[in-house]
Amino acid sequence: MSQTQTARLMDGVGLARRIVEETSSKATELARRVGVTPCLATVLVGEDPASVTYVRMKRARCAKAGIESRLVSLPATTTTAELVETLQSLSQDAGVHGILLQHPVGPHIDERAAFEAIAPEKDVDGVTMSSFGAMSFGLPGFASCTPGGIMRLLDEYEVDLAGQHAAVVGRSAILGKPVGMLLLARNATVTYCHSRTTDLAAIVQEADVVVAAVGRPRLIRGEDVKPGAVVIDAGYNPGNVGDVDFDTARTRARLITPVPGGVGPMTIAVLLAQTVDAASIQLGLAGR
Ligand SMILES: Nc1nc2c(c(=O)[nH]1)N[C@@H](CN(C=O)c1ccc(C(=O)N[C@@H](CCC(=O)O)C(=O)O)cc1)CN2
Repeated sequence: MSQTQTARLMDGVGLARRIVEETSSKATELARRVGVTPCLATVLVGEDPASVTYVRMKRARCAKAGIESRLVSLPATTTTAELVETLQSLSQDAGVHGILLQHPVGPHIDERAAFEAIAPEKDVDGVTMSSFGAMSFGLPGFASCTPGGIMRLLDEYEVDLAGQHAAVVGRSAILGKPVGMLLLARNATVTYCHSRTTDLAAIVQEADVVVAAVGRPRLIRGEDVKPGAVVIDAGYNPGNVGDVDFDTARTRARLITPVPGGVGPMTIAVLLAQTVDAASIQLGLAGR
């Protein structure tokens, strides 16, 4: 590909819409067969404006897809013990099929302890160690939603990952680490980059696939994108700006996700799909 060609956009909105339509049909079928509406419980601690927006978006899309959504809003002063108790109680509630703890929680909370209080069969957000382990070994379980959405996008655009060098920029528990494991499972050669990586640009320049997942606006510059690379921007920053400098990166990449309209909508679509799958499994209508 010449260096001035414009990359094809990977349309997360269209693919997410199709996944949600499919999910909605499955939810309707479940209600028809056993009279149960799949239910997602969302736990929000505090009132971080971005988190409030994401939770609102998730609930609105649940409503459209025929999924019941239960919101548990807790004050910012909630302790780890109180949060763990809430998540354990939702885990034991037969009327709840999926549980989501909106990330991030306040710094005084042990987020890992909280995530581990979610029963693995209800971990539709794929945040527990059990889900991470199962996903890493290719065993049944729920993937972390954004990584799962990224893989669906790569499949949709027929990106063959075998033997490709993938640079994952970011190592968070819900995004960077799991997406690297999913790419590895597809036989990509994965390099994790992070705040201590000494020469990020040099690694990105060698990468056939770049996944930017660090939350630093426009960190990845077009000049560092290998001509013909696939660029996935999974960064969430204020003002709907991604981690990739889109305008310059698109002149070198073969495929690129826009922000907004790329990875974000896929995150919610995968969450909804996994909630309905969890309900089907818990009701004995599907295997894991
Ligand atoms: N428990 C979790 N917490 C967080 C996750 C997660 O997957 N699980 N991901 C992110 C934020 N997030 C969902 O929570 C999220 C962010 C953005 C979008 C999205 O669709 N963005 C749109 C633009 C939105 C707008 O117009 O305002 C887009 O990119 O097109 C969905 C989900 C952190 N926390």
